[in-house]
Amino acid sequence: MAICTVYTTQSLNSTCTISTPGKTHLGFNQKHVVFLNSSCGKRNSKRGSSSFISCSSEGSETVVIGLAADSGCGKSTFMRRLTSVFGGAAEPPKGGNPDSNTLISDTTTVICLDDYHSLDRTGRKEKGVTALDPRANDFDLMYEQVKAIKEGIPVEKPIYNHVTGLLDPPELIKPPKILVIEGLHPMYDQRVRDLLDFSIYLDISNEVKFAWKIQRDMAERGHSLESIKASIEARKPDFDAYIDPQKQYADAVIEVLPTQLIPDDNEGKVLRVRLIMKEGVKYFSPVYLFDEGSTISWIPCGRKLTCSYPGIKFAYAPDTYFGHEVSVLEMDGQFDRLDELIYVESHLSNISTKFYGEVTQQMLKHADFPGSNNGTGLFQTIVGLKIRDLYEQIVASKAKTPVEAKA
Ligand SMILES: Nc1ncnc2c1ncn2[C@@H]1O[C@H](COP(=O)(O)OP(=O)(O)OP(=O)(O)O)[C@@H](O)[C@H]1O
Ligand SMILES: O=C(CO)[C@H](O)[C@H](O)COP(=O)(O)O
Repeated sequence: MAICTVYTTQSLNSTCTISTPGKTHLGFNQKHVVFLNSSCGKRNSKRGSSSFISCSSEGSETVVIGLAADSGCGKSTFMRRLTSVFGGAAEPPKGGNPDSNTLISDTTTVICLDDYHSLDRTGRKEKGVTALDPRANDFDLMYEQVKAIKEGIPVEKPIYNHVTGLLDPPELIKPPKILVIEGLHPMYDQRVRDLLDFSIYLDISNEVKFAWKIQRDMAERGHSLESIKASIEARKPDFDAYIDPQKQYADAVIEVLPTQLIPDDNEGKVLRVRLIMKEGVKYFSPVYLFDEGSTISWIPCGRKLTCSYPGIKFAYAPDTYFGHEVSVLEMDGQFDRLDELIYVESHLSNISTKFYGEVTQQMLKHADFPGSNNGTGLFQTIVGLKIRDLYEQIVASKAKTPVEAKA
């Protein structure tokens, strides 16, 4: 009886079987495994030549999600909602750089693409480029490292230190179940884009971006109104050239606009939020209101939903977006009582909840997060649930369909 050592490039916890007809079929779940087989040939006795071994890599290949938005547009808030859907808290790597931008939870690792700035703050100043300019970012390294993580290989990722403006020594990133790459350019480079299992763009209109910046940078960071205006203006050409065009590639876009319920509103407090969902995306079925594919306008205010001025209006319709067929769900206005959201939730379908009222429960749990009383919080929560569903479907499909171990 021969003893064969089988090496596969699959990660630990892959489930592998020998599938050549006539040979003993064995299941194993280790990267390197020794097994007994009366007829194992040369091909399986040296590293990498495992052509007759098939492995289903349940839980072993990382699902990669991209989240793009300009700075100050709600990425961190969205990430907190997403991580919460999977349970457990997200924290910076233990014992690592206190200025790390990474957040790790049981299921997810969120890395910030600012870490791929190739020019530090001084370098950008000297060259006269902004952080939004592709020349200030290392897309080759971004691609190589995201690809490696997706394949189950740990990487030493650089850290951009927002406190000092310098590039710090790298940190180790181990492959998680779900990797979220968030930042300015997750969909800019086609190679990186092709690695994404799902992508989201937060499209915050200029008026709203300005209102949020004022709220945060004036109230919390002591910046003047003039300096906030100047910073938005200075970023705008590069934002238009390099960041905004990425929305055409997104599977879901959350568009945030001033309300249409108050004529000429420019306060940016009441919001009209549109969830634009691409049709035909694998493992993703768009949410709908009442009747899939119909055009609906719904004012739910009345006996079941308390609405003060200016009220709440929902809309749902098919549309096209950059030449793609999409479904658009829209909410204008804000909730007075968050617990009454259950009434709205019960009229939405395909929301990928695991139990009745899960959206409402998530929203109530994070009632203190920005946007919890309007469509930003609602749609971020729903997209979080859709990502959980997508992840579970990908895992299930891999468990069902064995893939041949790579040489
Ligand atoms: N849905 C929302 N409704 C109202 N304000 C919001 C919302 N989302 C974010 N904000 C405002 O924008 C600020 C920035 O949000 P957040 O930190 O989530 O954005 P970010 O994109 O991660 O920012 P940065 O890239 O600068 O770290 C918040 O402090 C808040 O003032
Ligand atoms: O657009 C940004 C992404 O968050 C930042 O402006 C960029 O990362 C540069 O950071 P800093 O201003 O801290 O040097």
